[in-house]
Amino acid sequence: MFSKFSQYFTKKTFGYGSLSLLSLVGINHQLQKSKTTVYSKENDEINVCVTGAAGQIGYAFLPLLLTGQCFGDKKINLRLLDVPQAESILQGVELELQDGAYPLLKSIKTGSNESILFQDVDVAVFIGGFPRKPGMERKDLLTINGNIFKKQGQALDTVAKKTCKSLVVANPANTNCLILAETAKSIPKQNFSALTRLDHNRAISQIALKAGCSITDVKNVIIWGNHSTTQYPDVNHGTVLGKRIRQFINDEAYLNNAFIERVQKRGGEVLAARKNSSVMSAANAVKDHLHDWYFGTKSGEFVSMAVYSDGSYGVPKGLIFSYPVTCSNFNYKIVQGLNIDEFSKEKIRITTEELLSEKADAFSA
Ligand SMILES: NC(=O)C1=CN([C@@H]2O[C@H](COP(=O)(O)OP(=O)(O)OC[C@H]3O[C@@H](n4cnc5c(N)ncnc54)[C@H](O)[C@@H]3O)[C@@H](O)[C@H]2O)C=CC1
Ligand SMILES: O=C([O-])CC(=O)C(=O)O
Repeated sequence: MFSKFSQYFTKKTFGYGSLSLLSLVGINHQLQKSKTTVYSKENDEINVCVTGAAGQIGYAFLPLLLTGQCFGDKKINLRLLDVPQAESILQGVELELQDGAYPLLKSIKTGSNESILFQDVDVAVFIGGFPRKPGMERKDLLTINGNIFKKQGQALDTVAKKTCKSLVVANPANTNCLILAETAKSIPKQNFSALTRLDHNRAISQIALKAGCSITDVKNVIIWGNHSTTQYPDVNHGTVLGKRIRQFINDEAYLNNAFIERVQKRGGEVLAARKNSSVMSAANAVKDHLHDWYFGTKSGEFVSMAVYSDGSYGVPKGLIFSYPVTCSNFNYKIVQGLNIDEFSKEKIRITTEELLSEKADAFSA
């Protein structure tokens, strides 16, 4: 469907700050320099590309990014990618970013050519694609959005830094991420992730509501598998105020049924109510995902990220699968050694089957 969007518009590099001409020179210099610079946390700048930047989640996410909520006080060279038809909206977003006077915003580059916008990126956030509408499942977006990821994967492979970290948000997020990772072969698989943090946050919130405690009292829930209605929100390893969730809530019927279903179908609940899919909560989850990946998770705590499966917990290798992970220094580790009961094994099997089927569809063409 997006093949008709083949005519790219090119766009200026916008030097941001009081000396825009000097900034412009600085940006070009930075781009040249960055080709040979290996990214490290000590650099004081970071090149971040957001795709789908003219869309709803992009609009809600950019202020979080530019107020240091993902990468602290790093100055940001921001690249905003969208389709040519969105040029005027993207220009409007750029105007508002200028008006925001964000101290962390070093430069802005906008356009629809991924080969330009992905050049030397450190972080790419893939929001661009169609959102689902009432009556659709997320996997119905595979054909439309999957094609975008083949093309963007090729560009990422060619021009991004080999250290580039990618987060895929556009649905079906896991399989789009797999397409991206398999296409951008020169970038390590460890650098790719898809967003299940929204589901994770939903699970925490539902438990806090049920327990009558605050969000920060709830730790270590897990989302296993796909960002879809087959995902498995698992409370078996989590705590409320240091006590096992199952003990604290003491309602097996709720935890094994209504809780799971509520989290699995929460996207649909929001869609039915808003007539549009989740935006504010999605942008917040993107922020949380990037923040924890970059700065690290707290000691003894884990979060959920969909990452390249390595065989852990019997999941076949080569899927983008949501696992419990710990993070440090912009790296993650899948939490090992959790005891998985029969109920959970079956739930994990169901979501694995769905991801295998999506993978087969995505790579059958
Ligand atoms: N993983 C998750 O937890 C969630 C994922 N989503 C997904 O995020 C995606 C974006 O949602 P919204 O921002 O609400 O949609 P939106 O329609 O407001 O924005 C999407 C933007 O992507 C752009 N786009 C389309 N094709 C593109 C391409 N080839 N390159 C760059 N940009 C392109 C569109 O022009 C549009 O500006 C959807 O696929 C939605 O289903 C939404 C909520 C949660
Ligand atoms: O459900 C949708 O289409 C949007 C989404 O991914 C979510 O809210 O989790």
